[in-house]
Amino acid sequence: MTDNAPDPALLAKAETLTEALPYLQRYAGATFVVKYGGHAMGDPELARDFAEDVVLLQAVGINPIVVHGGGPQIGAMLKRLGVESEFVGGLRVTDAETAKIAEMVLAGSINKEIVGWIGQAGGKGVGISGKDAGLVTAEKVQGREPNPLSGIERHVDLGFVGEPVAVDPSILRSLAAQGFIPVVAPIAMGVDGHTYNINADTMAGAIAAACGAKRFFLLTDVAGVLDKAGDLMTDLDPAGVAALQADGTISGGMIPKVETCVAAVQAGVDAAVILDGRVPHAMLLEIFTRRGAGTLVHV
Ligand SMILES: Nc1ncnc2c1ncn2[C@@H]1O[C@H](COP(=O)(O)OP(=O)(O)O)[C@@H](O)[C@H]1O
Ligand SMILES: CC(=O)N[C@@H](CCC(=O)OP(=O)(O)O)C(=O)O
Repeated sequence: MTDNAPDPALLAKAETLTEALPYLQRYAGATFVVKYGGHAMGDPELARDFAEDVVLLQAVGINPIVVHGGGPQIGAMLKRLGVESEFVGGLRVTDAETAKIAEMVLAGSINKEIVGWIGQAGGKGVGISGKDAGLVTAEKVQGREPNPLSGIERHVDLGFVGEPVAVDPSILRSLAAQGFIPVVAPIAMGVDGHTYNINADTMAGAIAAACGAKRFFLLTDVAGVLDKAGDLMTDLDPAGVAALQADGTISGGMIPKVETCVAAVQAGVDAAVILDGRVPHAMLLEIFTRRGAGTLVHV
């Protein structure tokens, strides 16, 4: 090596940046919605990586919007308070007391924790819930569960579980225009004036659609959608998703994920990706390199 030959490690860094160039050009000015799941939040190191990735997105001209979950954390608080809880079709049955606790955990501690991580990474996060500035208005979900004996769906009252029926993204646009990163908790006001607990995937998909997001990422604790043999499915369209739901390959928390991905891409989001949040910098690898991972849902 001559004296002026660059250090190979530095050269590799420069090559990484040039590899990212076409993606940087493609996404400048675009809105990306990132759903950060409660299971992906467990490890503080990974949480710091996640916050750095979000701040980096903003630094390269993308408008990131974070929508977070917190199912395991709500579960832990309910347990501490001695309140029973059950899930039907991936949704938590939510009575009035559970709705209060869910709001406290989601819009309180978790929301502010994420805002704190973003701050530590040098960004300006602003934590809100769907209630703020009328961002999301919800209606009660009509829960259904198939009866394994008859195969006939039975009606289940999920209580204060809502689905977004109107999204007013103006607060998100204002925050982004001022250089703030919105961090949204999945709680919303109902048209009936009650507080509704919304599955975070569903909330994120509705926001992605309303904002005309180019990309919608769901960070979770699995590699993506797995087939019956446990292998990763890298590519799915709405018909493929319907087939996996019909044959029972997709269950529990994966149900709202794939449903919200399909709704988002059908509403004009270019692509939705279910990603493994346990992999450091999973989102950056997906966006800026040719080594994307996870399950891509597209029309
Ligand atoms: N076909 C499938 N592929 C991958 N995960 C699945 C599938 N069917 C059900 N799941 C479950 O969905 C879970 C992810 O949903 P969830 O626990 O709600 O995560 P999060 O808290 O990130 O929203 C996985 O950990 C897995 O147990
Ligand atoms: C109605 C409903 O199920 N709401 C969810 C909201 C949090 C959530 O979705 O968190 P994850 O993304 O971590 O699963 C709940 O109460 O657990």
